Amino acid sequence: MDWAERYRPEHLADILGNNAAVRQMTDWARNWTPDSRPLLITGKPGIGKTSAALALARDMNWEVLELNASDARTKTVIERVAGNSATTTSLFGAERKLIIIDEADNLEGNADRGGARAIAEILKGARQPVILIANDAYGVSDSIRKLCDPVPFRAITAATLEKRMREICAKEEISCGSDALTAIAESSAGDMRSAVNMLFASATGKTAIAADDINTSQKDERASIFDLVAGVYAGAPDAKIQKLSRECEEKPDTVMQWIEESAATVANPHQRRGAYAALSRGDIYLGRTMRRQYYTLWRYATSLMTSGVAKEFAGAGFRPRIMPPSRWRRMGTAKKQKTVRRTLAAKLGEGYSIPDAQIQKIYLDLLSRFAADAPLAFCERHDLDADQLTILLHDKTEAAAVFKEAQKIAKEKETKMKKVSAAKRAAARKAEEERAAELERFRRENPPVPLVPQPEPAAESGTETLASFEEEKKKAPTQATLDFF
Ligand SMILES: Nc1ncnc2c1ncn2[C@@H]1O[C@H](COP(=O)(O)OP(=O)(O)OP(=O)(O)O)[C@@H](O)[C@H]1O
Repeated sequence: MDWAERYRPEHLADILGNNAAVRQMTDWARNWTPDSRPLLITGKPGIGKTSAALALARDMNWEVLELNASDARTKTVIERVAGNSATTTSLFGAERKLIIIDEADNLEGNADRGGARAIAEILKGARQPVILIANDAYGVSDSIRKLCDPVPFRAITAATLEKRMREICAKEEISCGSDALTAIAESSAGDMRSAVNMLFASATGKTAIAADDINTSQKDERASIFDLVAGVYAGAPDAKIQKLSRECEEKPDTVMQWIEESAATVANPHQRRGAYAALSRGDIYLGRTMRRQYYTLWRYATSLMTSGVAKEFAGAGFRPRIMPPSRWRRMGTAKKQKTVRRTLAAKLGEGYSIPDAQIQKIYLDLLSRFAADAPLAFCERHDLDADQLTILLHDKTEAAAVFKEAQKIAKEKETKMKKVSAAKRAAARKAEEERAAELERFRRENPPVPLVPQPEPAAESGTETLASFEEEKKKAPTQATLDFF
């Protein structure tokens, strides 16, 4: 096991730095009710976001369900896994189940509006605590961000990094010079995972580490697209831009879309024109790369779109608003439209016993007219939602109003049914109580007849005594036997 994993903090008290954030998490967990808002933990990689969420669950004795937003992309999977878990009780008897959704900023990046929407729905209806984790708050869709309480995590100070590494060295019985630890702490830039990994790589096969042994190749250099775009618009020097661009894992066409998105926010028209000119030249090279399948050209495309744009901002850079490309949002909308049409066809197909494909190809116009004639009845009959109704009515506002009315009627019906069944239950309970009272009264008025024959009352027999009655009783079986024969 690598040291980063071996020395993952188990309890919140073991998380180094970020004291305010840790306190906020503890308070949230202690006072958690189903009405509490989810937490959105943000911060750069390797500073303890995931560890803090896991440690919190351990401290609270909560079960954990970890989801990776980018793995479980489809709406269905996210809804099935987190939706159910969010509302069901624990299998193993722990009081709560903490749902951790990692990479929450990756949903928009994957143009997965369905996923973002599904998560927003889960957050609204969640009956269990939820923590979302993201590197950049801006990457998280607005609908999700609005529902959460932000918990920003900051980079860890070099002194804290050094302290932690010293503890690890003591446990691993390795001696490590202060200069070596300082060198690691400095090149880790506040990233604890990176520092621990570097220490591990440097210490492998040794019992002592000096500054010369430091192996910085293990540094977790995951420069994000945010660093690159920020560097470009800050007008960073060529060498830095090239370095960020090499470290960034996005493909050149994706990088281009990100840079282009921020170009629109450049206030100075000369700089804006220059940025678009560089981007368009980069685009030409991207096109050539694809047409000729000659990937050497990629590097020219990348240089033009990054260093080319950065040149416009040299000495006059600014911090742009970095946003995911809007075309992803548009693609997401188109994808959503398709899904709505498909689900509409499925509902109508079922209602009219016609294959879904034929509904889409042939009958949609005709059914639109039916819907326009009696929108409310149509909506109720086929159990449509506002999006599906919009396709039939071609009017979003009207569709929303009809859907709202249908929901109101459905709710009234449900309330009425609940009242009726409550009344029925009460009547049944009352009848049962009356039956029980009747039975009790009957029992009281008709006590059970004793099995043993009773003596004649003394007043009536006059001369008979209890002794003579006992005598009779003893004889009785004999007589019965004799009678029998
Ligand atoms: N604050 C911290 N205190 C102690 N150890 C830490 C801390 N932050 C990170 N570490 C170490 O780094 C490792 C990775 O931390 P963690 O997975 O929590 O980072 P993260 O912020 O969630 O990163 P990412 O965004 O990449 O998922 C841990 O296993 C632990 O060894």
